[in-house]
Amino acid sequence: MTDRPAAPMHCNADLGWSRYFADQITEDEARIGFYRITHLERAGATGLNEAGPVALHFPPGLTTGEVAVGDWVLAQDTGRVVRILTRRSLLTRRAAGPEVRPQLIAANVDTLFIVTSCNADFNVARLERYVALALEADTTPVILLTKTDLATGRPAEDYAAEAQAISDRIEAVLTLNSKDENDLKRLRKWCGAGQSVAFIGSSGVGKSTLINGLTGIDRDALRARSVPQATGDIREDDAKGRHTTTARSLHLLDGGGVLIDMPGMRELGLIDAAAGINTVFEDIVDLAATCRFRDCAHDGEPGCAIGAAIDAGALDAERVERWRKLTDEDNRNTESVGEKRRREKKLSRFHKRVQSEGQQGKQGKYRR
Ligand SMILES: Nc1nc2c(ncn2[C@@H]2O[C@H](COP(=O)(O)OP(=O)(O)OP(=O)(O)O)[C@@H](O)[C@H]2O)c(=O)[nH]1
Ligand SMILES: [Zn+2]
Repeated sequence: MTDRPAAPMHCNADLGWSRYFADQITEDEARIGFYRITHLERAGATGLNEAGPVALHFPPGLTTGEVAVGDWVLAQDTGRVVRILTRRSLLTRRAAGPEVRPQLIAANVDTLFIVTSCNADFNVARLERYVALALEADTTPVILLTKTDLATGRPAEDYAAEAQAISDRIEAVLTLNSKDENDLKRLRKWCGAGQSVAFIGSSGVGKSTLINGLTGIDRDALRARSVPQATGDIREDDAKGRHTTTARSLHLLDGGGVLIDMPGMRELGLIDAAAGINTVFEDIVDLAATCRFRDCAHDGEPGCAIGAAIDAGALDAERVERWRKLTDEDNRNTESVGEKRRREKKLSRFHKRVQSEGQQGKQGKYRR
């Protein structure tokens, strides 16, 4: 384990500040501070910008649950948060536990590294779930298949081909040994200045090893280090009643990007993720639209295009079953999602559209 010194202080652009956010603030607002959330605490948060970390607190009406690590917020000199800037991306899951509610995982992540290994952990259904989550969140999925050095039975390339076949929206599938420095270098492409990355995957697949390798320090030490924060990590029970420290946190990478550490993501229930699921299963969704009955349950009805495709050997029945399961789960959970979140999603799409339309020539009012 190398013990490199802490990464040097970064500028706002290194931290992920971009025109997308600059365009959202008025000239008056530009006089107050804006910060990227690095840690959440019970009643506040730690924010960071090029001047360093500050303790932030939320105004009445804004709770910790509505803010995510990775968010950009405007805040007064007193540390009182004024508002959260519209997110470029937002990872959300169904919160662990019996109550159905969405839980924000991380905001403004550019690349989500989905980690699994070339062994029994490899599971297409789980990968489809993660990819749907990534696409729903507007992050770019990159799949990392670890433990190539331990792969027995099947060559690593087989796993990679199966993973890539899940969706052409997966930017890359890499096979690697998480302990090999040369393999780690292949991740740097997504970890440059201004880029935000996060890792997700089951326990034991190598996330800590990868994160340690990228940052050069121990993951536990990483949590303790980062930037000074108030005490009071958020603890919660997972499905099996275990207490887990699930504090998510943002860290600076040597190359100028940031890593959002999201420990304890054992359960990943989808909620309000129809767009992500439909993208992963695009071909099935298109086919379903051509069934004779609009409300076809694809369960032996006459004129069912999905049944016909399965019979013709053009569609994998197991994949259809996985699509159905994910969709059912999402539908069940989504009923509880409030109107507020829907509005936020719409607003974020609007900002993105305005920005891409204004790309030719027009400069933002305020830039740093
Ligand atoms: N041989 C080999 N061992 C690996 C590889 N990746 C991870 N390991 C080992 O697998 C074990 C688990 O790796 P971790 O990095 O702790 O896995 P994790 O995903 O962080 O697990 P959690 O912290 O439980 O979420 C460790 O003993 C690692 O050294 C790999 O590519 N090859
Ligand atoms: Zn049908």
